[in-house]
Amino acid sequence: MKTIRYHGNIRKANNRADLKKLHGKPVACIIGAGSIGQLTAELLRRKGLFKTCFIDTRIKKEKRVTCSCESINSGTTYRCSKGVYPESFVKAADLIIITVKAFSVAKIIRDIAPHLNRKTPVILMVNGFGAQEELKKLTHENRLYLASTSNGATHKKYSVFEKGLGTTYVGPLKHAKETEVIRYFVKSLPSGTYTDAIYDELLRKLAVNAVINPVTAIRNCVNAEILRDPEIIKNIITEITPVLRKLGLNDSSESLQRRVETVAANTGTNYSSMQQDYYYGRLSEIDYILGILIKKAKIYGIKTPCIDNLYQKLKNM
Ligand SMILES: NC(=O)C1=CN([C@@H]2O[C@H](COP(=O)(O)OP(=O)(O)OC[C@H]3O[C@@H](n4cnc5c(N)ncnc54)[C@H](OP(=O)(O)O)[C@@H]3O)[C@@H](O)[C@H]2O)C=CC1
Ligand SMILES: CC(C)(CO)C(=O)C(=O)O
Repeated sequence: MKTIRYHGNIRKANNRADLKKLHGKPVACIIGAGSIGQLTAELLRRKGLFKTCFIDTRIKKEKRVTCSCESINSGTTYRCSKGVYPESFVKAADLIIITVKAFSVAKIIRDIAPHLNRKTPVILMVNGFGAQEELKKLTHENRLYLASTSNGATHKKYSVFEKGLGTTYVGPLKHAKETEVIRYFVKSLPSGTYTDAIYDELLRKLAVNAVINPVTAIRNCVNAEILRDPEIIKNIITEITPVLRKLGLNDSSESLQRRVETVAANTGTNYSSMQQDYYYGRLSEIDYILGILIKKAKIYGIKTPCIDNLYQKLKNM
């Protein structure tokens, strides 16, 4: 019998499996403790259905960190201590949620694959299009899910600032069913919704990100600022609607435009993830957002001068 510090508690147990039994709640491991990862951990804590921890595949030894989350509505800050574990810990997870940038997904999948319990559900919550293909490389296809969120957040180290709560859609990558643990997860998120048509939601979110992210990055502004320029919203949406139609989404450009405006208003004080990437000189998801739309448009022979121009501007920034 040894003493292990686990999710802030000192417990006596033979191993982590025993500890999980002692805990009673399913353990959700979040890979990517950035803005959305930390916000998701806090949202799960508020509902109380999961214990959460972070996984960092770049560390060799577990560590404890002090996390804080400033809530947008109450203005209060919640603080807690949380474990950050290396990749081998995924075998103890009841649910894995990947919240890294699209370009980090391939490496994460490679890192966790050898340690993964085939029964553990994995949810990929990233913006853009392309990274979803990587998830297919994990073998247990009937446990794979995609998520699309219009929550907004920023973070500094382990402090996260909630900047707006929207809807989070979760659905199967292919053949997965809505299991109990997935139901718990969906129930834990404000406006969480399970849908079998998750690809439609990803395409709608792609439209939102194709407007808000590049424009806020180029203008170095918060999301609400774009509402002062309805022309740019209209131009981008008009151009990408036929591309999205070819990809299987039949929404009108008016309804996509309304969606952009709603998300920009709901997350008005947020700096988009792409604005933050350019501001801090980090790699951005531009190729998974505008890049993929331009590539698909070329294949279908659709001209896209407006987004070509935004893409070039961002590449030169
Ligand atoms: N921020 C927002 O408001 C929203 C973001 N999104 C989307 O959510 C996804 C995540 O975005 P966001 O949270 O902003 O991104 P962040 O960059 O804030 O977070 C990503 C985190 O992943 C970490 N990471 C990188 N490699 C590894 C690894 N090997 N193991 C564990 N962690 C790793 C990064 O660490 P480090 O910093 O040390 O490299 C970082 O903390 C993106 O696709 C984004 O577009 C969706 C809706 C809103
Ligand atoms: C919802 C939104 C626009 C929030 O800022 C986002 O998805 C992002 O920043 O990447």
